[in-house]
Amino acid sequence: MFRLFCLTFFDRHPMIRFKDVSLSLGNKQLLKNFNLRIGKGDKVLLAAQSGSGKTSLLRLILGFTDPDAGKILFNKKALTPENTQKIRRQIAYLSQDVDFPNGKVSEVFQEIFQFSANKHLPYSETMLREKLSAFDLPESLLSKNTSVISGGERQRLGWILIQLLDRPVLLLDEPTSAMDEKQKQRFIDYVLKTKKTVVCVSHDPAWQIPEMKVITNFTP
Ligand SMILES: Nc1ncnc2c1ncn2[C@@H]1O[C@H](COP(=O)(O)OP(=O)(O)OP(=O)(O)O)[C@@H](O)[C@H]1O
Repeated sequence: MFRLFCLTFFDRHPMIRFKDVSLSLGNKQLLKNFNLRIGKGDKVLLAAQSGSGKTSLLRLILGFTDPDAGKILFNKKALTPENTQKIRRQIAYLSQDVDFPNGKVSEVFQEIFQFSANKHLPYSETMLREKLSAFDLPESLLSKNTSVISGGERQRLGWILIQLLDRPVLLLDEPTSAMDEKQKQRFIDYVLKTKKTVVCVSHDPAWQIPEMKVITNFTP
């Protein structure tokens, strides 16, 4: 009975919450008194039209952009300059162009797992090799520079990275745009199976499935 009460009580608090958020960029009002509650484990699809502010909404969650009005709360705490760093450590962000730092793939991955935020995670080149094979990527990719790999390879490498980082929240910006149908379906299946909280931006109808809470408009 007590447990039931706790679950019901805590379920009322979303993991990520937009509370009356307004945002303008340039001369364009993107969000106006926008409210959204994203619960732990929810799968949200941002499918509003191009230029409506989907990427900007992800950037608000990461604290890269500040709202003009309103608040963004993460586990009930409003985002502030003091806590954004800590909050970002709970988020894996796959940006639209999956911009890896410049360098050899093997070295870039090595470096990422030496950051203080990631040092505690198990990582080895053997693990990376196993992932490459599971994702139909050749081992020769390890010695290539990140600046010369193809868009599809880049997206799959990004997908490998977010799996290895194992963070509770995934923010995905057009994560499957350069994948073939088989890879795309595998990615969607992974998102549906994971217990993580996922906010995904995509125009692709393949993402418009009942398990996703679809948002097509940010202004009232
Ligand atoms: N720093 C900025 N300064 C001025 N305008 C900006 C800035 N960043 C984004 N914008 C504009 O804000 C609007 C929303 O951009 P955003 O990238 O969030 O849209 P989007 O919905 O993700 O678009 P798309 O689906 O085409 O990727 C666009 O018109 C964009 O040009």
